[in-house]
Amino acid sequence: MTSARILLDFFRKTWLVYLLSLLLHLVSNLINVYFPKVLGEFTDKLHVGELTRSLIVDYSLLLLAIGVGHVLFNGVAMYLIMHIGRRFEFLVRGRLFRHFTEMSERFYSRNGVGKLLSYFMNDVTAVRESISMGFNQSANAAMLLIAAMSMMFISGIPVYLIAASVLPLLLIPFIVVYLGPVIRKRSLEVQEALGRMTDTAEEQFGGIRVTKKFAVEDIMQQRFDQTVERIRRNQLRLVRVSSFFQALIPFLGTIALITALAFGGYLTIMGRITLGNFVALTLYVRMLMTPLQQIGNVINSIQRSRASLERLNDLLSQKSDIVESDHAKAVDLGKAEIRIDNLSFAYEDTSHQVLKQIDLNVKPGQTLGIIGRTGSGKTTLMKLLLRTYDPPPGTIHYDETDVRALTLESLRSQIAYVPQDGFLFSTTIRENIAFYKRDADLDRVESAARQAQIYDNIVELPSRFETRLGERGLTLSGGQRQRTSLARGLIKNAPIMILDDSVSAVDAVTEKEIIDSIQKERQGKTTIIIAHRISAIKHADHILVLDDGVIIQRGTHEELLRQDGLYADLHAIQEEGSQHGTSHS
Ligand SMILES: Nc1ncnc2c1ncn2[C@@H]1O[C@H](COP(=O)(O)OP(=O)(O)OP(=O)(O)O)[C@@H](O)[C@H]1O
Repeated sequence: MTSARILLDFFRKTWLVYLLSLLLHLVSNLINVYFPKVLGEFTDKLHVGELTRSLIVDYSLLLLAIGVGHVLFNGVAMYLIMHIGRRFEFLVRGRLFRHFTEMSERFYSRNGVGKLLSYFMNDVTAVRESISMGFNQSANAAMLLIAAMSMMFISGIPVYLIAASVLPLLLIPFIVVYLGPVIRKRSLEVQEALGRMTDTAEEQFGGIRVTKKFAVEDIMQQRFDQTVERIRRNQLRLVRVSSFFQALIPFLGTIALITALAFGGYLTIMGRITLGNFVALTLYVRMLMTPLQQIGNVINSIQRSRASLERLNDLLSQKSDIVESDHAKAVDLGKAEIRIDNLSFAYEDTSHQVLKQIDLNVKPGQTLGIIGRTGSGKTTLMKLLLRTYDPPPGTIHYDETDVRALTLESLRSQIAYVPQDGFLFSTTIRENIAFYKRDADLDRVESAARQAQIYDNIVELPSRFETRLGERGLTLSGGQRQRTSLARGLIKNAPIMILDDSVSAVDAVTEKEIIDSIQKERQGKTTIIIAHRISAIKHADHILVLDDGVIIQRGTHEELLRQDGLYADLHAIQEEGSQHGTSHS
């Protein structure tokens, strides 16, 4: 979908409303341009002494009727378009959101939250202003121009006088063509700077607690000031050119008025036009000045919104790099063996291989433990199993099916992935746990909470499972958050479960209870546990030791202990630590 399509699709649905509004603008201005004509006739009557009291009343009532008619038609014409502009915002924001949900993790690691928010806020609003307020003002100005010119002809004002008075206004299109692209380019820079500011602000508010603990408010302030300063510089560059542009348009209006006064005044003295026509002419030119000034604003805002439309275009034309193949099929992962063959992987834009020649088989129902230094590639391996990133073709299979040939729905609905710092939403604990299945019974939620050893903590909260979490679950401690997120994974009861360092923030006793309950509950189902503590994985059927992307050891706990290697070293260190802990306590 391109940005042109956003508007095209929208206009295709709404063109009738636009047409109706245009007609109403025309009618409203046809009524409006009677005003100078009536005043001109009034002046002529006054001039030749034909004005009577009853005529004064008649003229006053006529002018009142013109005023009321103009306001009524103009009001409805504007309302229709403003209304439809809001609808545009609603539709495009919905479309953007849908698009965002389709994008892969790579997209989100490249685009900050602030930048994405600015699409929703600044860009959509900028386009909406053009197609609603912008349309109203330009339709009004164009219809007024047409109506006023026609009325001047009808009133008998000579064509050459009209042409001379309106001529300066004809320069406007040339100015627009010349300055428009400059304004658009500078607007784009402003929008991008605004996006960066939202990004920085989002990050800084998110990390405000860290900032405060480290007492580095000044450094953060400086960083933010730099971002804001960039916006100011870009905005000033825009303001310089757009102010010049906006001032130029009314200046041309003033030239037109001076021409009408000088040339029209001369022709009146010479008796070539009536005094009434002269008054009407100057009023018409005056009448055109405000809408023309508005056209200046509109053109500015159209240039700005074109920049926004380009940004939306770019965004919406980006496709997710994780695409389901046309022949993708659903596989029952409950019975599937996970097979990894000679898998090597490097993230885009880096030459460093995060995983090197990984070979692995996990039979259905087995528990696999993975341990390894931080940064050794454990999470990356899981991301590839979940196809958050695409592994090279032919390297990961579920039974005979390449992971890339599986439907994304079947893959992700059958794997419960519990990350280290599970994000909790600002809603109730119950909804956070039953995230996958919002209508799950309370019994199911409670049982998952028990398995994750978080039940006792939850029932102590004021509204138990209905307690609402503050922003990002801040009312829970790190360990409680982790266990709530674990309960969210457990309730899914998926054929494959991946615990990615999901019990790192709990004490050793609780960890043992969690692991025991997982072992019991997940009998016959495949479970992969990544941990830094051997105690969390020692019961696994098979254990891998990863180091710098390479499997350096594999086997059961007992087998690995018999080998001389990292596993035995880690075990010795951790045992020593726990004995120290026990002897101190
Ligand atoms: N999106 C990414 N783009 C580029 N490099 C990445 C990305 N994610 C991770 N890496 C790099 O890949 C390497 C492995 O990271 P990974 O998260 O898989 O390690 P890990 O073993 O899970 O570490 P930990 O135990 O600390 O969680 C690291 O060097 C990391 O910097």
